[in-house]
Amino acid sequence: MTHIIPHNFSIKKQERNKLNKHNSFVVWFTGLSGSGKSTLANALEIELYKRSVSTYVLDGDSIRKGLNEDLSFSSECRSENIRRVGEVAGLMVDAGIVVLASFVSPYKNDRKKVESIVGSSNFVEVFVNTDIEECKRRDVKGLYKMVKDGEILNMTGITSPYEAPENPEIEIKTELESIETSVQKILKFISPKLELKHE
Ligand SMILES: Nc1ncnc2c1ncn2[C@@H]1O[C@H](COP(=O)(O)OS(=O)(=O)O)[C@@H](OP(=O)(O)O)[C@H]1O
Ligand SMILES: Nc1ncnc2c1ncn2[C@@H]1O[C@H](COP(=O)(O)OP(=O)(O)O)[C@@H](O)[C@H]1O
Repeated sequence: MTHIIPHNFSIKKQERNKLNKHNSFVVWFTGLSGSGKSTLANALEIELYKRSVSTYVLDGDSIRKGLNEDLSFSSECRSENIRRVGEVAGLMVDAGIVVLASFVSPYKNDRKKVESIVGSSNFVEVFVNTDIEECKRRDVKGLYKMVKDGEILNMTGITSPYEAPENPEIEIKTELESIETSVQKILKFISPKLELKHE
């Protein structure tokens, strides 16, 4: 483990960004289950696709079905889940892709860790701020009913903590703004970041 010296490959992020004609970074959506993370990531990806931006969505449910199928919802496993996703996101940014990551990611320290893995300038935190009562009303996947029936323990926002971001780059209040308005707000913030600096 201690004697690992990575090879210095010639083609780096900068070259891949030039090829794609845009910068690459992570847009990290955090919020309660049902807050609107996946919906917004999907709508944002559609807009970026129209603008010929190379994107990929990393989403909690799909990652937990594959790469992280060994992890539960204990605080330790959630942290490990986010650490692994941070590493994958970092590789994808290096590969020239704009990563849209949609994870509950309830712990501040875990999100900070992702920021340090991918680099602060490559990390845009989007707090999808939806009240727990509204998430319960939406109950997109029937999980909140299952919590009520005692079938799910450790539910974020009810029996497991959610640490809200203090200084997110973007905050979305989904009860007050439409999906379209929110996407335009994110696009406005990230558009300058996408542009390559002329040499
Ligand atoms: N106990 C508990 N708490 C929160 N969420 C739960 C739980 N059990 C299952 N689910 C479902 O798993 C999705 C969240 O996975 P994440 O990988 O994003 O969670 S975490 O970041 O590791 O906390 C989450 O997806 P979203 O609804 O898209 O957020 C749920 O569908
Ligand atoms: N302004 C909004 N932004 C995002 N989602 C919204 C909004 N208003 C209502 N919704 C609805 O809330 C639900 C959010 O579900 P989802 O995107 O799966 O949340 P999450 O990924 O955070 O669990 C969807 O049914 C979506 O249509």
